[in-house]
Amino acid sequence: MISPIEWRDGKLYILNQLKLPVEKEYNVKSTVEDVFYAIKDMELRGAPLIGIAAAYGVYLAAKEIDFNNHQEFMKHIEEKTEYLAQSRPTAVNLFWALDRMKEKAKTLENLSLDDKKKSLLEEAISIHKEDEAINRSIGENFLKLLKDGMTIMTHCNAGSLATSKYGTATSPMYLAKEKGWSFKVFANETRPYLQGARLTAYELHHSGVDVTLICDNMAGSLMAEGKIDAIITGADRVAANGDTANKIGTLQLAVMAKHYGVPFYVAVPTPTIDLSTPTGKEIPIEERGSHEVTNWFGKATAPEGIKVFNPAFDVTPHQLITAIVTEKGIIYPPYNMSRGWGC
Ligand SMILES: CSC[C@H](O)[C@@H](O)C(=O)COP(=O)(O)O
Repeated sequence: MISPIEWRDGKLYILNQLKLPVEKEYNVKSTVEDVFYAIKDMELRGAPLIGIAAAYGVYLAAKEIDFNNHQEFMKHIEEKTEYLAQSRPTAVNLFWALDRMKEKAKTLENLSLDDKKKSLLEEAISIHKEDEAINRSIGENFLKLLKDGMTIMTHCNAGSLATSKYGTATSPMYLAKEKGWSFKVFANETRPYLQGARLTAYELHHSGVDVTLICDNMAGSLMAEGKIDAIITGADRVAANGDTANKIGTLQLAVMAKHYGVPFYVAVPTPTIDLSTPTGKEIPIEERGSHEVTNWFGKATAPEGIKVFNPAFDVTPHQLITAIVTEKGIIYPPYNMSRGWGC
């Protein structure tokens, strides 16, 4: 499995996903600004990975401090967490990780400056490591819903490249392979940014999973022909009522899945559940630049000056979701996320 982020020899390495699948290049990020732009410009992406990177970003911000006045220390941390929070709006894992780092910083009042920095690094490393364990548990829980020989469709990249390891939606695929099961996977290319083609197809193929790439508009015909046993996607934010924001195009898959009787599952680490957002209507949806729709590899694919609408995510209403699988267990409708997360 390809690792998208590494803390090694005192440095933060990030895989430049903008260059995949052609080139595998890791860049060192040394400042909080480096991390901000890596998230904003999508050098790294995917809800859990954005949270992990942001946590290291807070440590890098603390590293700049050369005084030990706790009030001033907290002021700096708060400024930098607010700054990092502006990098992308939809994936709640970003805000979750920033809050966790801020809460940790508050507890460090009586430590030396060096120990404060060390503790924040340890907290970022814990967030990173916990994510791996969470994803593995999501996969284990998912295998209770799936059977050897199934054909699964997935959308966007909720794979190892969007997390620390295993991915969320792809975790059952990797775990099934470990068990000797054979799944066939259809990965949707995921216009306009092609995360499905550039990332999901790349990482599954690289790991020896039987993956077939399709364009997004081919998904319906596969479902109509009865060729899909289940759809599994990730999520960028789950509201308290179970409405789920994920990569644009997820909603139409869920609608088609309902029509054709295909189970539609969402793989979710609990930090992606946002009880402070009551329904999907309140989830902020990022709108990205028109060039993602009108150009590819520097070539125009649409007339110059055309009007473009480019929302990066859509919200699937909870009524269309068969089950939400977390590291704690499986949640079935009716969804009330404040009641528990599948324990
Ligand atoms: C791994 S959880 C779900 C994901 O965050 C994913 O499917 C997704 O929508 C990623 O969007 P991106 O815009 O590439 O950050």
